[in-house]
Amino acid sequence: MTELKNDRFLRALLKQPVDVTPVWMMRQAGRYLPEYRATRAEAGDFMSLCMNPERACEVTLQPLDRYPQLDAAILFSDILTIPDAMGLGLYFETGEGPRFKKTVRTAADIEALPVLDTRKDLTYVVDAVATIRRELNGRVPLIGFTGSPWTLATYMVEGGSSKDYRRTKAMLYDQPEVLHVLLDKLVLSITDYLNQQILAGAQAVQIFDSWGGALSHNAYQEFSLKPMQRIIDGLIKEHDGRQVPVILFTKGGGQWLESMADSGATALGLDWTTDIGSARARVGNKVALQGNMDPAVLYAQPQRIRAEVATILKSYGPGSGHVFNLGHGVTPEVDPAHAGAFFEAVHELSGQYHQG
Ligand SMILES: Cc1c2[nH]c(c1CCC(=O)O)Cc1[nH]c(c(CCC(=O)O)c1C)Cc1[nH]c(c(CCC(=O)O)c1C)Cc1[nH]c(c(C)c1CCC(=O)O)C2
Repeated sequence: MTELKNDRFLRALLKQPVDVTPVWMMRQAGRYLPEYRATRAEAGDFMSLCMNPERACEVTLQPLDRYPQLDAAILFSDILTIPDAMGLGLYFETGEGPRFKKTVRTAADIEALPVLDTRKDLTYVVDAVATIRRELNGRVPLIGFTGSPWTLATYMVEGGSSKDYRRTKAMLYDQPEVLHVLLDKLVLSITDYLNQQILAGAQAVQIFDSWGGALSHNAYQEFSLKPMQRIIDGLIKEHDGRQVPVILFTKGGGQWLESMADSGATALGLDWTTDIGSARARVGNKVALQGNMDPAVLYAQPQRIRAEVATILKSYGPGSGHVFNLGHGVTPEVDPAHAGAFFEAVHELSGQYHQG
């Protein structure tokens, strides 16, 4: 295996000393970059990019080539590859987000769903991970990812994006045992999916629980956190002589950090509504933290971006255990120069918190 030249990101996740705070950005390969839009135009559409390992590798590396400060790469793919491989027929309607040709709304629909065998059913993802890892050649670590069972279930039941998760929540309250059958199939499929990404070369994994924050306190524990905990329990802990850290990101999960910290995750992703210093005090030594600048700060001028970075670094305070990121994905309208100012500010302003 090629030696890792920059391991700041992995070290921070394990709370080992670092020289500066590592930084990466959710959706760092995406529509705000002109080079991404050019490759996507050549490929035809988004899913063709994901399904072609060479193209997926090309766009994964684009932000790293533009921004030398980036301390991690993330697999270019989507969380909806799993429901697509289960036979739901994913497509993207311009301006409307993801849609499925089929939905799962009854016990019979859910019974008919397969548990996935990643190497067979999602070969293109495994191939993309292996290709990216080879082309990275040890520059920075590669992050693999999945959607959480609850988040994927909302797309499968609603048939696409939703404002209120009406049908999924009706199922949760009226037929919890039926929703649990769906979540169980997702837990098994996702555990294999992440393990195959790890075996193919992913050096850390992130679980995107994008819509966990829409649940009630009790429902979050039972229908989102528990299934994620089962996934974490089933993951390969160490590969190629290194621990494989797991980042758990529940958007809107700020009030549940204590129970999330008991899930077995290595780190928690925070959205921007939580003060990172208070979060650190609440989770103590159990987990590292990732986040958590409001993505909208990137609409402001570079000086203002720098000031927000400084505030978050100060709130986290001295010592390792912080991976800088946005609190959610970067938006397509952001000026690439502003993203650059963000990454620079993290490295330039964080050295003072890592002395001795
Ligand atoms: C809900 C969700 C999805 N996908 C994802 C989530 C969780 C988001 C979170 O909590 O941060 C996760 C995702 N989507 C993408 C990644 C790649 C990794 C990364 O760079 O972070 C990841 C981790 C690429 C993508 N996934 C998508 C794009 C844009 C594709 C394009 O139009 O080129 C990218 C770069 C498409 C996508 N895929 C999805 C949506 C809602 C969209 C946007 C549709 C639209 O705005 O038209 C489903």
